[in-house]
Amino acid sequence: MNNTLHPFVEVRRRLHRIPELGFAEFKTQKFILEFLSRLPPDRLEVKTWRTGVLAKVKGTRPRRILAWRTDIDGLPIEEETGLDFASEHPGHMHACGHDLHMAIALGILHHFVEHPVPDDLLFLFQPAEEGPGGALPMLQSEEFQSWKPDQIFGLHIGPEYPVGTIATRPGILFANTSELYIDLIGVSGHASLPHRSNDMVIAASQLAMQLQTIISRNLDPLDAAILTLGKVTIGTKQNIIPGQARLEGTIRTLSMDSMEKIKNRIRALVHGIETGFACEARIDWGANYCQVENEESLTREFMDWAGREGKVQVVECREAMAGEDFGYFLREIPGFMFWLGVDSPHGLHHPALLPDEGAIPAAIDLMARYLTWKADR
Ligand SMILES: CC(=O)N[C@@H](CCC[C@H](N)C(=O)O)C(=O)O
Repeated sequence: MNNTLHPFVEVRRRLHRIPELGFAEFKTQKFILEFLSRLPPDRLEVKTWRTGVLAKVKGTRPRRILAWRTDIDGLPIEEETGLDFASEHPGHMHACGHDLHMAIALGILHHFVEHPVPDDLLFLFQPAEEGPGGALPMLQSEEFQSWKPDQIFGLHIGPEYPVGTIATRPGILFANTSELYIDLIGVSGHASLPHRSNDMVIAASQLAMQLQTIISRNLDPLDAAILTLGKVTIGTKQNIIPGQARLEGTIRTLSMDSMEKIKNRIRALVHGIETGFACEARIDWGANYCQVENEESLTREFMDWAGREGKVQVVECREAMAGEDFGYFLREIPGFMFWLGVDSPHGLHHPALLPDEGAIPAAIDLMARYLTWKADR
């Protein structure tokens, strides 16, 4: 039996051990730079931007630049996979597949350093996809603008699809997102003196319930949207009336218009809580990502090409309500993103996410063939 690991599965495992949060990807950046420094330098130009990396594989007759983007950050999740290459950073995990994304990007890059094509190929190792969002500032950076690509592509692992499947669609693939942070400030006091306090448990509970009426009562039912409160923080002890509450959540929509409608309703409801409970309220929208809008003709062309090649199963999927700051690149540069089947029993952001690593060589092979075909046309 051959126990040798595929080299980019090995790369994935090494990256899996060192997940880091957005804009703190110092070890990850060092790993990528060390990998690149071992490649023949004549075809490669490398720049860093904050904790990210931009690497250009020079083409043989460059007419244009084609870009491949990977995100590089991990999540604040305590890993529960039990893998022997599990995270060495307590409380942090690559639970959204960015370790696979990076290994695949390095594998594609490695292929083209050895087999250059006419076009220049730009590889973007983008920090902070999970927050606060690295795509927009990277896009606006001088480092990126001086190598601004003509077309851009990327993938995201899809736990629910089998290995050997890719899924995408022309048009919207990922939703618009906005984070949501609401602080309510009342007056704390002794549990026995409610009349001398201003209890934010009651105000926050009312607000949490009212917020859930926005999607069900104010939006067109055919216009998909989500408002999730993932964290509510109130109080310190059972016999103290808390004077502060914080509600944290996220909003997802398939149009900018419904995002604006939801935000306006949140403003109105929060204002109502302020008046009704005589408290102070502050809203912070945090990081906002625009929808991932796949360019119609390039996406169709890719799906048709992949279908004709016959090495993968191509699925035309529905939109996802997840967010991806890759949308900022696609707002300016034509391209697409697709889901790569990794057949995990647990989904994205789950502490036991277990992607099938067979997807790594399959994706490298797919994109090496696609970009070779593309760069020659
Ligand atoms: C693919 C994925 O899971 N993406 C994240 C990124 C969105 C983060 C954003 N800052 C937010 O929480 O609103 C997701 O949660 O969809």
